[in-house]
Amino acid sequence: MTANLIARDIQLSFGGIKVLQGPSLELHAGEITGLIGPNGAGKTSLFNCLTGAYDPQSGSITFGGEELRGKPPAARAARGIVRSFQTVALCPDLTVVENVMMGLARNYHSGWLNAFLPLPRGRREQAEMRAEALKALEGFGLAHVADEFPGQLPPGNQRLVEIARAIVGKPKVLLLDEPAAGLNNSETRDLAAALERLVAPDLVMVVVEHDMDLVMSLCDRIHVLNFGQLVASGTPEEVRSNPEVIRIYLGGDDD
Ligand SMILES: Nc1ncnc2c1ncn2[C@@H]1O[C@H](COP(=O)(O)OP(=O)(O)OP(=O)(O)O)[C@@H](O)[C@H]1O
Repeated sequence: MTANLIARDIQLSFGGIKVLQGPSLELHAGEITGLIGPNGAGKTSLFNCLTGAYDPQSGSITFGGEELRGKPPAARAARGIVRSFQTVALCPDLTVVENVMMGLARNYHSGWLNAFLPLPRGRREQAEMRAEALKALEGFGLAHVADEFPGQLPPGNQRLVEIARAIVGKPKVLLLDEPAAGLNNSETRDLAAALERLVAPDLVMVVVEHDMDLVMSLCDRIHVLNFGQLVASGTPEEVRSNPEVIRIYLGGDDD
């Protein structure tokens, strides 16, 4: 069964600052959706509302028809809503593969921590989790650095490891915040290919990204935010030729 993630009339303020002023958007399963807009437009804040890190003052957020507002971040994560962050956030004292294994926490009965305990079930689960994590790393051409520590990898590879951790648990909603930041051209191509392979009828994938070439080539549909408001939605071609978008964003200084 496919489930869409739908945000309606989201109002979010901090003190007197209106960060989100009523955007409504449908994020469809089976597609890659781009969320673009100038710096400070509210893209990350909208992600934070979807994951539960921020609680908007009003509006609704439903996933598969279920209202998520009022549900804490852990409850949303348990429903398969997963995100990556603008800045890489890997555990420096765990190996690359162990970092990716953390993304499997919700999939294993005895949990990620138990997998590291010297119990028969823990050992069995650890082997299974390691195999799954290695497969996810393989998707980014990184299986050969599985037993290194994040600090030993170039920044671009660290970011790909973080994305491998986000996808390894087979999320239902994958929110990627500037996944190509810091990647070189070849890493960006690997990333795009890996994301395209992930497209599935039951996965909502949303990418916040400033790399317009990547957004335009990767996404099926794009939403444009400016000053917390939705100013355009459509296919890459529609958005690219939208005069308002050209005025506020593509023709601006942000890229
Ligand atoms: N916790 C917070 N407290 C106060 N202001 C905040 C908070 N979180 C976000 N903001 C403000 O909300 C506005 C939107 O920020 P946000 O990070 O969502 O924009 P963005 O579109 O993701 O920008 P960028 O492309 O630069 O990452 C900014 O003015 C920011 O300072």
